Amino acid sequence: MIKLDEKMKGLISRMVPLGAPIADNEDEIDYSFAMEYQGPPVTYDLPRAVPIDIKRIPTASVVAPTSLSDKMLLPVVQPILIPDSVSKDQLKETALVSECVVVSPTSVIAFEKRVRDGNECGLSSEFSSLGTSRFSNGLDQSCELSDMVDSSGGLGFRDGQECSGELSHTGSSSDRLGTSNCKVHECSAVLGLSDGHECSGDFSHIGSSSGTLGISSDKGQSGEIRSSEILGSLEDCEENVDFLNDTDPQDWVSSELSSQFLSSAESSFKAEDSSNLPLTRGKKTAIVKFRDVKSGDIVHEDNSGVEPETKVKKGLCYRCQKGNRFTEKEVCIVCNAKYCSNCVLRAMGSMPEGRKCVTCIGYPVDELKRKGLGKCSRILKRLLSELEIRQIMEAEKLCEANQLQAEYVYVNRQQLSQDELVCLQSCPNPPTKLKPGRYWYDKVSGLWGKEGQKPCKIISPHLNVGGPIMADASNGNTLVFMNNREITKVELRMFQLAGVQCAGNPHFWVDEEGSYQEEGQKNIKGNLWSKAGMKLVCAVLSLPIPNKAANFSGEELINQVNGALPDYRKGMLQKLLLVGYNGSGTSTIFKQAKILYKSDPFSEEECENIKLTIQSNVYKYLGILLEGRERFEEEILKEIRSKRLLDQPDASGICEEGDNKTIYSIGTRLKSFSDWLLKVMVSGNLEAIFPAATREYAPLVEELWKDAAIQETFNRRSELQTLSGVASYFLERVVDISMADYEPTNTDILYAEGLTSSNGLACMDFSFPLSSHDDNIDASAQHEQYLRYQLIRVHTRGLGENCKWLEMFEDVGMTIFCVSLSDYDQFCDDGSGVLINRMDASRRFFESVITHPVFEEMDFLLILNKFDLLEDKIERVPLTICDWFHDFNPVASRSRSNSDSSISTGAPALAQLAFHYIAVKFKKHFASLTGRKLYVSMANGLESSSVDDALRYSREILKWDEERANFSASEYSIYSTEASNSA
Ligand SMILES: Nc1nc2c(ncn2[C@@H]2O[C@H](COP(=O)(O)OP(=O)(O)OP(=O)(O)O)[C@@H](O)[C@H]2O)c(=O)[nH]1
Ligand SMILES: [Ca+2]
Repeated sequence: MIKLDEKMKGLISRMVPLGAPIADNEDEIDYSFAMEYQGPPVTYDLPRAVPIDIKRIPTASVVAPTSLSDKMLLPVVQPILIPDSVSKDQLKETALVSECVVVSPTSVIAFEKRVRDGNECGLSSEFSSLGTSRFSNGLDQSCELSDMVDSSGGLGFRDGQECSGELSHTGSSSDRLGTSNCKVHECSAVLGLSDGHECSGDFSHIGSSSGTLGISSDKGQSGEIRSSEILGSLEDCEENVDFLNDTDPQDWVSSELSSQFLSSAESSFKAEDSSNLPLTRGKKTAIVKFRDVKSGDIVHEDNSGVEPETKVKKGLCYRCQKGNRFTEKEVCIVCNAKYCSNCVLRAMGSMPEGRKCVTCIGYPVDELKRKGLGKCSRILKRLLSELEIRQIMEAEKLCEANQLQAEYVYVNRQQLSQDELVCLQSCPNPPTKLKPGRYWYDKVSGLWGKEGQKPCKIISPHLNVGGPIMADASNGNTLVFMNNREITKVELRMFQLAGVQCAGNPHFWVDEEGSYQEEGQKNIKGNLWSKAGMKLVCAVLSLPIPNKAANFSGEELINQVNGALPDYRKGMLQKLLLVGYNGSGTSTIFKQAKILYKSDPFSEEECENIKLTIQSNVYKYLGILLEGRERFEEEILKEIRSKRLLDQPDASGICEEGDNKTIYSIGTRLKSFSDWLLKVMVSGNLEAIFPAATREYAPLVEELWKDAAIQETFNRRSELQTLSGVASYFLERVVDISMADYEPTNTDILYAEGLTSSNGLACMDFSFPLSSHDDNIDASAQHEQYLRYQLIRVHTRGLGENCKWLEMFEDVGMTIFCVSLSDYDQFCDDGSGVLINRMDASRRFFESVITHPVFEEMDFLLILNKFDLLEDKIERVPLTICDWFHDFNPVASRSRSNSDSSISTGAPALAQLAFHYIAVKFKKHFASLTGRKLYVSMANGLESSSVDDALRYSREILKWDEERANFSASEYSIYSTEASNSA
């Protein structure tokens, strides 16, 4: 047998009250330091080991060497370094210090604990696996757990060899005490073979007079012994079974030991305070839960504001003390301790409750981190397999210790009881992602929201939770009431957009179905949720609608996608707001997005409406042509007349035969059709008559289009101011389009004008499909295809004066602002009859959006659209025609960029230079007004790939943003919990 070393002696001396007296001359002990007790009978209960049934011990088989790939991560157990300042005496005192290792308590050997009652914990439980584990740190510290129980029934290490192995298993329990060294370890090595779940409980028993040995394990983890090699040692077990069998079941730990344990625990806390041992955790989370025997209450240090006790320098790994703030780190969801990728698995073990230091297992999560529960980080993705990640994330979300506690939830200003919380969470339609906080609940309609805020969900009605609703629950100031609550501005807006009469400060009663009536009136006025456009309005205003009504286009896809989504991604929706000055191309981009990202972009009903719109548009274009034809004809006739007056007989453009016939003349049949059409257009009834009349007039349309005079007019279309750019696209297909069986193609829809809804709102949910760029993506990147986005397009007129309705969009993640590059030489009415440059008008609108108070923190992506038109135009019309662009100097920039450019493919095109110039103009302007960075993307709204690129860019920005936020928030929160509260 191996000679006991200094450390072991230290251990033994601490164990005296339990085991046999130690021989007088300690030096003579060669082995077997725990001996049968032969002293006088003791008055207190002795701890007992309950026999185990050897047949029921499952053993882990030897891991086949081939299955251990090189990549597999084995936990490396590193000895704790002792600072030079620690003297040898101290060393003795703090025996074992150098061997204390911190490993997952669960990944190596797992026991299943069977707690019989509050005071006892037997060892009789099945050993899930038992054996020698070998840690791959080269030291080959072996551990034989069975050796820890001596035949005497006392405790001891029968075989003193490499006891560090045993200790390693207790890393959790000892670390829980917030110290990585000294005596606590000795005891806990023996006492606290604890697990992740009930550890605090075990300690509390130890604290109580009848102390119990807590050998426990991590539920459900026994099968998953990652990273350690288990060598079954059944024989070892058998050796020990005898004594286990003939030991009287008795408590294992005496009260004396308990008290000693406690006092050593205390002293070790003190030791930690003063000393600066390298492995001190640097956190107060040492939160030991001691159960107060009398009250049964859990007494523990408050971990709500966990702050590092020993301040770990910002950016350093809490374990190895290396790295800097840019080193990627994983954060403990309880205490905020951060570990680098080298240490995280050692510090967190097999993570039975998710990302917690092994010492934090069993403790409630830091509520600030609740929303991140179940969301895997990149660092873990790199270290663990997908299956492991899934299990860990699942546990992180679902394990009991991480669940919300009732006393933190208030509903209608009343603290919830556990029963109420259960009632709330188990109802058919519970609040999503309930967090600690104060909520209001309208039991009649089921509306649910945070105190002082608009509703965020409709949950099951009539639940018996919380108090009665307060009028000021949502802090509304509209004088309009709904079920005794004054509604918010956004809700009022919703009512207005849905056409509900809100004049005279009405008080509505709205039931769970959405039926509403005014107070004091008998009849039901209608149903809120079945009103046309309501779903869209609610989606856009981020107001809840009942689940069953939520099937507007897009929702199906979401559900579809949700089915394929990993749980933790469900329900996350990033909103993108798309705005721009009139005609900048926002609806084109919106349609493009629909076509790009939806398998079925337009419903049958939508297609029918689109068809009608296109058909009446085409008549409008025809009308404009006919108008132009008349004008051109008149011009020529005038010319002829004046030439005749001057007696010039062969004036051009006059056909030989007839007097008044020009190339712009049409026959009488077409003339009467033309007259009628123009009359209808002037009267403004075009929409009313068409496309009902389409079928009837289709043959005439064909005749008209083929007529030479019309074709002549069409050739001069650039002179027709009111004819839009896309008119020729449709006019060239006018014959097909005017047919009754015409079905618009996606391109038709894309080019079609006037498809926006009456309130100027459009909204779609989507996710970015994997693109061809994403060829070499790993599994984690594949998840991104399930991230959900919502694109909301609002027309400028939907924003009201001074963009007052922008505040409805406070929860969007990013605003995409669209500017037409071809606007620089165009003019428009500034609203008061004054003509202004359209680029200036666009810029003014841009200013009012970016400076809106609700967008203070908003990311902006500027899409400079219609690049194709800029290319067309810039050679003809100088950019400097727009005052704002007066200093555009393409020659200078061209030569400069040439000399800089490593690619000598010639000068960048003028349009390219203009784009860069305009982008910089906007960026500078943005920075001067907001102090932030503007992202810019170029686009051609009519080209799908270009819109795809721009929108994917917005996704990238959001992603960076999120990562940045995570990073800085976690860096920050170690030092200031308050600050992160308000963030
Ligand atoms: N050539 C070209 N035309 C575009 C581009 N983007 C949009 N258009 C056209 O420009 C016109 C205006 O685009 P819309 O998408 O309707 O613009 P909008 O922002 O919705 O305009 P409003 O509804 O007036 O606010 C349409 O005829 C589009 O077809 C583009 O990149 N290039
Ligand atoms: Ca942001």
